[in-house]
Amino acid sequence: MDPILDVQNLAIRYAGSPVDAVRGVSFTLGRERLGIVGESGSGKSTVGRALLKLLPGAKISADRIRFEDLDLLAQSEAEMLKIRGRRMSMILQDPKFSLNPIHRVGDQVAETYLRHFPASRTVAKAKTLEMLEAVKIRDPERVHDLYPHEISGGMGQRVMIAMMLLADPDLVIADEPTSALDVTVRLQVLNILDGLVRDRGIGLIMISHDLNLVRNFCDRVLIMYAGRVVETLNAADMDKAQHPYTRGLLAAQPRIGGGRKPLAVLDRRPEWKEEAVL
Ligand SMILES: Nc1ncnc2c1ncn2[C@@H]1O[C@H](COP(=O)(O)OP(=O)(O)OP(=O)(O)O)[C@@H](O)[C@H]1O
Repeated sequence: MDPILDVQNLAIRYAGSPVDAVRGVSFTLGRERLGIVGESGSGKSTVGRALLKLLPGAKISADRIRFEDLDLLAQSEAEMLKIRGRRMSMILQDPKFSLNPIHRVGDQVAETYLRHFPASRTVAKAKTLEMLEAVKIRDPERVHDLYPHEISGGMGQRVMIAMMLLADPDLVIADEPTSALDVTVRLQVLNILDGLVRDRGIGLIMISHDLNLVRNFCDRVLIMYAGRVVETLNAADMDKAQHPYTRGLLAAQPRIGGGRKPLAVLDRRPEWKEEAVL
């Protein structure tokens, strides 16, 4: 089957910066869960945003960024407006910043639906309630009428997922979607995302600094360091990692029952910025 997304040799440079924040990034994505992991500043979010062309002023270049039948590099901003939220969506870390505080939660979800489909308000509301139920919100009618400050972080993240689901996208980019949530709620949200990949056959890119989370949740993992992909691994083969940076990340992960030895300190070498092991 053709991949949903095919990225070859992606480079991104922020306006006014003398160096590329990201370079030489290549990967494909099928109907699977792909993790992008790396420490703060490694370029994970920059890659995610570049795919949606949400980096005003930055220079994005690549040999290829193909999303289904589209050459994303060639799409104008007007075309991207039709693609974003409809065919590819992004879920961000904290729903508080994505939901408008002065509108009811349900109205905001319905508004997203109306932006993409010609429908009456009644149909949009019915769709909204259906989607709130699909993300396992128990009392959708009640939640529909709440304001963002009246819902918890976990509930907010489900609302964001419901909002994204309405348009039935093929690609979802989730940027640290659970890092603002506590452990139990995090698992519930991950389960919902997992169900979406399975039931709807979407491709999911999960951006995270948490290697343990990504290795347990994703099918494949790209490890980024200083703007480059240093290694790509099947999540199940993580222990076979070759690159010293990945091995260092693995050694620095705390483990339950792992004894009381101090955690390894992560080694970083300038030459890793130059090479890329794919
Ligand atoms: N708006 C911007 N203007 C200039 N440089 C930026 C901008 N945003 C990010 N950068 C730089 O690009 C590099 C990659 O940042 P990015 O936010 O993609 O990393 P990240 O791996 O997602 O980190 P984090 O986990 O902290 O979000 C960093 O060196 C950062 O300083």
